[in-house]
Amino acid sequence: MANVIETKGIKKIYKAKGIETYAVNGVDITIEEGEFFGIMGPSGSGKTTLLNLMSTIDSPTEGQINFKGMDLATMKGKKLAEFRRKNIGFLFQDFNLLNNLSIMDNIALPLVLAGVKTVTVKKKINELASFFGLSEHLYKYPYQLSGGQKQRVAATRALITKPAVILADEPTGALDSKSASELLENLRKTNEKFGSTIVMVTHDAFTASYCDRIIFIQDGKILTQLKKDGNRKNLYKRILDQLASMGGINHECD
Ligand SMILES: Nc1ncnc2c1ncn2[C@@H]1O[C@H](COP(=O)(O)OP(=O)(O)OP(=O)(O)O)[C@@H](O)[C@H]1O
Repeated sequence: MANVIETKGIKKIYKAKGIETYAVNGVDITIEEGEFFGIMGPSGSGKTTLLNLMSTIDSPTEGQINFKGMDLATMKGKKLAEFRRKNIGFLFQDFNLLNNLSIMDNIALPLVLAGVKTVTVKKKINELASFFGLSEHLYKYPYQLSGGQKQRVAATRALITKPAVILADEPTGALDSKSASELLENLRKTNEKFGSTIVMVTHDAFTASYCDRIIFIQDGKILTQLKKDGNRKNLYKRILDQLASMGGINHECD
């Protein structure tokens, strides 16, 4: 499998009032095409900063990030924005849907921005909406949907351009456990059916148990990693053990 994201010795140092914070402190990661990759760690350990560096939203103070073999530091401004639009789909805890647009128009947005023809847009949306169980909701507005449905809309929008990577920051954070399971099942199926690479930050062991591989970070450094070996429940238990050894809190098992 080809590497999609490769980080080499990346650091992100924030400076405020003479104090330096090493939010990310020397991280080397290689994420392969088609991986469902998780990032876990305590609050303030650098998870979001690391995701923002991979997503080109932020740039490292030191080190190199290659995305599909391209050094991100060589791209700036419009070129970088276009690269991001073509290659990365985003999924956030709070859905980030536009309330005054229908579900259809929310999902269409990345395709419209890319100049795709209306007929093609509709065809693509109908296919993916059916996959995510959203066909009957396309002409509704976000306020008419539940949190779980809204997050499935956000996932459909993130996937509609077939990006190289989906970056998800706490995608189940605002969902009840049933909606969280539904979303994760959908992400898992997307990963298996379309070979989508997914990088997901989460503090939740159940959510992380859907990943193929999880890194645990502490103080901006990789402490260890776990790989799926057997079924999801087995991984879930190993994640809980790892969190416990890091002083974490146990979460409910399904
Ligand atoms: N813009 C910033 N300026 C200064 N310090 C920052 C900035 N962003 C993050 N930090 C600091 O960097 C460290 C890592 O933050 P980050 O948000 O990446 O952690 P996290 O693991 O995602 O935390 P959480 O789980 O609470 O969201 C923290 O100490 C945080 O206070």
